[in-house]
Amino acid sequence: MRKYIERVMKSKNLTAIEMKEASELMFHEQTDAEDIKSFLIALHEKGETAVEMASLIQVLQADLNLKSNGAHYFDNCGTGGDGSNSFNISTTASFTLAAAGIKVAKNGNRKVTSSSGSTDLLEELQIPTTIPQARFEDELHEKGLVFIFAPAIYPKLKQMSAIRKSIPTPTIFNLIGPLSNPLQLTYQLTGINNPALLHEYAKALHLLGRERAVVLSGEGGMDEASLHGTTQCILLDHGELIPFSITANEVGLRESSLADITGGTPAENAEIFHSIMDGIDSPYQDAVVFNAGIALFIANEVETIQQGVKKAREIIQSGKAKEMYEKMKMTVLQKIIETKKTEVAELLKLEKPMDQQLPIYSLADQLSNSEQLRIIAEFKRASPSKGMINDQLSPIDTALQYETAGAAAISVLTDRTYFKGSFQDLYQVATHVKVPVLCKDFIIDEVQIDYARIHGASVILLIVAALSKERISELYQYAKYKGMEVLVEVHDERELQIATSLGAKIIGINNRNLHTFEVDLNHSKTLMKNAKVDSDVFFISESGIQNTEDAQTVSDAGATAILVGETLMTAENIHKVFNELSVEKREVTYDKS
Ligand SMILES: O=P(O)(O)OC[C@@H](O)[C@@H](O)c1c[nH]c2ccccc12
Ligand SMILES: [Mg+2]
Repeated sequence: MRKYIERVMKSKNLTAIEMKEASELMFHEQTDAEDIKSFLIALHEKGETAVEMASLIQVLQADLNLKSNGAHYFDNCGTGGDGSNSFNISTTASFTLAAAGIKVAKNGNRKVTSSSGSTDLLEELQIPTTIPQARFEDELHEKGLVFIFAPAIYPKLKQMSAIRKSIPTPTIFNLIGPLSNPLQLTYQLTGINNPALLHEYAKALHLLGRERAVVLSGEGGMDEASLHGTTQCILLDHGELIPFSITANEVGLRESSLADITGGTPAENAEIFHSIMDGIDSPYQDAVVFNAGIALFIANEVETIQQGVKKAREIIQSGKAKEMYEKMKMTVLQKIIETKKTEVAELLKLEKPMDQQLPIYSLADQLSNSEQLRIIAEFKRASPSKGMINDQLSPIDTALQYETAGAAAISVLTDRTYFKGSFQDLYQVATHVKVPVLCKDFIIDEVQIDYARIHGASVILLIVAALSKERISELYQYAKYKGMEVLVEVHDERELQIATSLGAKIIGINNRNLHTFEVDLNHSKTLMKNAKVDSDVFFISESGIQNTEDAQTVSDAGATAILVGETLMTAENIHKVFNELSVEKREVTYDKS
């Protein structure tokens, strides 16, 4: 490290090989923190070069295995740190770009100098920010837009934070954020807070393989094109660097001051975001269309920035940018899972309650050799799709009625936030009936399975749509090991495949899509009819079953049982509903005779 410090202090620029070695030393735990500090300060005083910035990035990305798959990705992340406290211009612009068909991989971070960073705003807007890296390209393919939380990609950078905090001036690490996109980009728009570095920055983008890019610095070092004064730019076009400057008036926009585009808290910026998406004319919208216009020009969607500005405005006014936002918003299932993660973290902190060894009853036994469609009756006070269903019923009384009516099992919703249930409900039911009780929850961790068992569950639910393939298999094995059975819930062909590859014997086909809440019995019917499963697999048709006709439909398609919640929770007479839904299994009796 010493030799590089000395070299840099003599104002010598480092070669790529030297900077790579220096970077590796910086990340090496045995390197003295004081040396790293001196190096970073000297590098900054000398002025960071393109080669130095790009080499540091290459070291950080050494294990990412970056390669182009032919798709053209775009990023419009800036350096931040410009002290302008503008609202989230580039984050808002990214929806407009994606709506234009550009594949936007937007890199971002939490607030550092502003009051709301890109990630803070996205959370407020209920857009997922924790998508795993392995999914980035699929997301871009499916939705056209993905948000990347940079610190999650580079654990090495965390080591640097203490050292960086001890240095009063910015360092190379304050510059490289926008260079650190973990995908191989074709296009990039990036704003930097230091106009003196425009040239080096554009060169760094070239070294990192960008085909076309604009690096700009707005009036006063703003990291976006500014509506007041002049914005300095460099266009990188296939290796060529073309400097130019631009003003709002030149692209057909009126001037506005910095005060007109100031942001605030994440909630305040979300309000600004919505007003832009709703097409309300304002300096906020101008700032977005200015920057989006430049981006459209970079990606060859238009021939001039003026045209880009016009097109960006149209995309917003037509509601297409807003549609893109709606598409990106978390589905109900994703939201529930996010809440579950915090609940599980809480559960893990608690001392586990005593295991009372409540008996286990087999659901598979219940389902064997029945001439009639069986019913798994559910205790469900509320749901995200229906709101409050019935909060007047006692879990014990209801469960006892379900049992005497002939339920094959009783399902108890234990999720509190969205379904108003609890483990206490589960325990009360399990200690009063002699049929299997299903813990109905969004299980993502072993600890929930422990709690389900302690509170008397014989069966747990695992939802394929909510889990990775690896995780579902681990949780499945864990429940088995605890002596419980598992109802594996699927919604489509792909999920069914995962369930069968687990060796699941009880498969729930949910008629309700947990992402959209749509209920479709026909969809399930086709899925069951075409399924290739072992003869000892039981299908349970779940959700939306209201009458004899529904029951007969799914029975004919191959269901052994139905899982019924709302219809029972709102029934005047539970026995009557049981009679209506316990239809004969026509096909099965037919085949056997
Ligand atoms: O009330 P319904 O439409 O009869 O649905 C019952 C049950 O299928 C539904 O509650 C359900 C099926 N899968 C789930 C997963 C989690 C929570 C709830 C569910
Ligand atoms: Mg920005």
